[in-house]
Amino acid sequence: MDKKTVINVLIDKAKDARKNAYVPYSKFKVGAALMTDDEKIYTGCNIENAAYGLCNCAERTALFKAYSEGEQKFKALAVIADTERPVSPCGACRQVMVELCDPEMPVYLSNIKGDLLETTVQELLPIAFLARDLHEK
Ligand SMILES: O=c1ccn([C@H]2C[C@H](O)[C@@H](CO)O2)c(=O)[nH]1
Ligand SMILES: [Zn+2]
Repeated sequence: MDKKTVINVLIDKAKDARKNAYVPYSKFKVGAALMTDDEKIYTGCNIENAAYGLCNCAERTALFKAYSEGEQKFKALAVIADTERPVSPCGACRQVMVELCDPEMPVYLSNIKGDLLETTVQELLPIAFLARDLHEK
């Protein structure tokens, strides 16, 4: 699949997944779609909770779904919401991306009106705290 197709397919899937968002508190629906190296797609939406701190973002839902199914190699992630600028992932999701994805993996940020911002995991979280920092002196 060429890059343009990957982007279009992922944004379409993210848009579909966004419909499943459970957002009684923020009313802010987000969808995500993650493609594995062998081009399988895992989607996610945000799922909130009356205990607000338990809210899970769309990006982490997709990443955790995929990883829990045994996937470890990811090609790209797309995220969509009804925002003025392309939706920007929160810090928690950026840290999870750094842990589970290649630093160079493309992340496509979009919105319902069709804007697209192409970035990467390392651009989203430079100078990240990494597993190796736990051990290196
Ligand atoms: O990139 C983002 C930004 C926010 N949210 C969710 C978290 C919460 O449910 C709601 C408002 O912050 O949107 C996501 O899922 N992804
Ligand atoms: Zn998040």
